[in-house]
Amino acid sequence: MSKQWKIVVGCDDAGLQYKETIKADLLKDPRVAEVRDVGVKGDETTAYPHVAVAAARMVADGTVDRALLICGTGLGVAIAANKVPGVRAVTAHDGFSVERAVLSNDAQVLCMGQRVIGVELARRLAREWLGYEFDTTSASAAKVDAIRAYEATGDGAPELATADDLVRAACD
Ligand SMILES: O=C[C@H](O)[C@H](O)COP(=O)(O)O
Repeated sequence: MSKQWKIVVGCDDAGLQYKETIKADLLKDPRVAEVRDVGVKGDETTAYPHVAVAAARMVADGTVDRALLICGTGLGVAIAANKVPGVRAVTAHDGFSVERAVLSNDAQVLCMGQRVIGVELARRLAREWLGYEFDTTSASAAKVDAIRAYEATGDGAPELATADDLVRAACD
C-alpha cells in the first residue's frame, strides 16, 4: 500500500478558495490518512506568516508529514515556513518543480499562489505531489543532508565549505 499521508493545509485570505478546494480533494483521496487545517477560515484575516509557521511547526514536530500552503503568490508562506528549523518549503507551479521539490529536495511543504495559477492546475499539482516520496538512498540525499548541516551549524562551520572554498572551486 502506498504511503498514507498526514497533511496540514493553510492559507491567508488571498488563498482561501484554493485551500478549501484542495482540502476537499485531499479528504477524498485514498492516499491521505488525515487532513488538519490551520486556517484561515471564513472572514479571518490572519497574515500569512502566522499560518505558515503554525503549519510548518506541525511538520517539524512530526504531527503531520507535509503541509500545503496557499497565499496570493505562494511566496510569503514559503519564506515564513522556511524559518522553522527542519522545514524545507518550496513554491512550485509546474509539475516538474513539484516532482523535484520532493525527489531532489525532500521538501515537506508545497506552496502555491491563488493569484498565479488556475485552480485546476493547482488541484492537479496537489494530486501529483502525493505520488512522490523522497528516496533516502538516492544521490540527492547527501545534498539534503548538507542543507541540514548548514541549518544546524551555520555557514561558519569548519566542516562545511567556506566562501573561499567555493571561490577556489569555481576558479579551478
Ligand atoms: O506572499 C504574500 C502573499 O501573496 C499574500 O497573500 C499577499 O500579501 P500582500 O497583501 O502583502 O501582497
